[in-house]
Amino acid sequence: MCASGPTWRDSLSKRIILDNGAYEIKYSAASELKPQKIYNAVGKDKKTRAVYAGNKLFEELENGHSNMQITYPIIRGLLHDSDLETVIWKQIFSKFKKMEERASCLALTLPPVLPDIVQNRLAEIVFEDFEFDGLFMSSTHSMIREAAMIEHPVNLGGGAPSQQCEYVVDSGFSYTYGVPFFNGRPLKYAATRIDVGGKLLTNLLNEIISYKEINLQGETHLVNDIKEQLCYVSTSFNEQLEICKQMLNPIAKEYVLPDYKNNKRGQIRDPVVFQQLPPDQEQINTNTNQRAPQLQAIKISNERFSVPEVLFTPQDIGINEAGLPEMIQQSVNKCPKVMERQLYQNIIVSGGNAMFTGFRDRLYQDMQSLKPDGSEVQIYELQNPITSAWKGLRQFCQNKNNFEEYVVTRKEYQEEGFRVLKKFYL
Ligand SMILES: Nc1ncnc2c1ncn2[C@@H]1O[C@H](COP(=O)(O)OP(=O)(O)OP(=O)(O)O)[C@@H](O)[C@H]1O
Repeated sequence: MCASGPTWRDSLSKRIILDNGAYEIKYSAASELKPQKIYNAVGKDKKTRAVYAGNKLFEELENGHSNMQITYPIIRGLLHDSDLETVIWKQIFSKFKKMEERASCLALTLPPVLPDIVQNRLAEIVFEDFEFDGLFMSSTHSMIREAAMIEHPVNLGGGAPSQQCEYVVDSGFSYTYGVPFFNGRPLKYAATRIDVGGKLLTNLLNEIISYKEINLQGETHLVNDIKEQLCYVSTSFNEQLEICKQMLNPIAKEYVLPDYKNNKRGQIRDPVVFQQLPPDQEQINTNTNQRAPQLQAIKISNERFSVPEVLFTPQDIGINEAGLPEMIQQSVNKCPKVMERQLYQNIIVSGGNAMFTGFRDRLYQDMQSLKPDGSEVQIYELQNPITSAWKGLRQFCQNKNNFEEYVVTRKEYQEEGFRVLKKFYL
């Protein structure tokens, strides 16, 4: 059966872009200017057993629905539960009113190194469950690189990255993955990853808060917000630790928990010294003598920088892996020596963890002692590290002259089977 009307070959609105992040899927049609986001998770209420998927789950969590068992279809970067992923993709595709899968093409990001079985399963879902007419697959890193090429990124030394050798770091939810590129091709044999990502950092912060302050197990959503609002990467770790020992510690902040009536989000404030008044349970600010409503607050001090520090020194919490700077060094060392200088000069960083204030500066600082003598380090940041892979994918789908050549059609898949997926050079 053939679709009538325009197809993905002539209409950008029929090229559907999906940056399939383990935390959030960023998606749109190639004709759209901004991506939409959907939480890539399913939650089950531990008491009622009610199930919430994608953004419905996100809404529930935002409204203070706790006690949920949350399951992610992607674990450690690999598709773990394809049925759950299908549930979430259904929500996405239902938003494109006139999409008609049989006339549309899906452009999808994947991790740079992936077992065939996972790639095959994804193609099966795309062609057999959803009946798309075309499929394009690429690694997140290739698309981040694509975005960096169009963006004129802000960088330490000025200029734009070379078009010949680049080193792309994606530090997202599940992991931190680095891939060197030569002439636009990823050198997979030199790709290196460490299993430290946003999920691990949030869980670590949760453990610390639950031990020191108040039990927030089962409130991961809240702890994630604390991390995103308050944590940063330090360029002087030991000095900052010393500052935290002072009586008047300028690093300490308080996160006032939301009451879900007046505030759906936690509020940040400087710590204030309160004096408890037992009878009416109100508090007096000793500085201003004013009454303040009693809201539960969590004090966060050195955790603000010691938690993201794990990206740089995972050994601190017993993870026997290199930190991000050494990961880059090890990976570059696997490449031909002639590429070395250019790779250090063209490090592109992306992914949610690159949103931490200080992330790029710290990486720049640590790379100084690892770079070969006489070479330079330049770190390029993307305008929006979270949506950069989506942006690169959109660029590719919109502007690649011969986009059709990069696509596997449903007909090809039916005739040749999984073998045809070898066409995708991730
Ligand atoms: N402002 C911020 N500061 C620090 N971390 C942030 C910020 N915003 C988002 N994050 C974190 O980034 C992570 C998500 O990043 P990203 O969207 O790159 O991952 P993903 O693409 O969904 O997952 P993956 O790369 O593992 O497939 C989450 O852990 C989130 O908490």
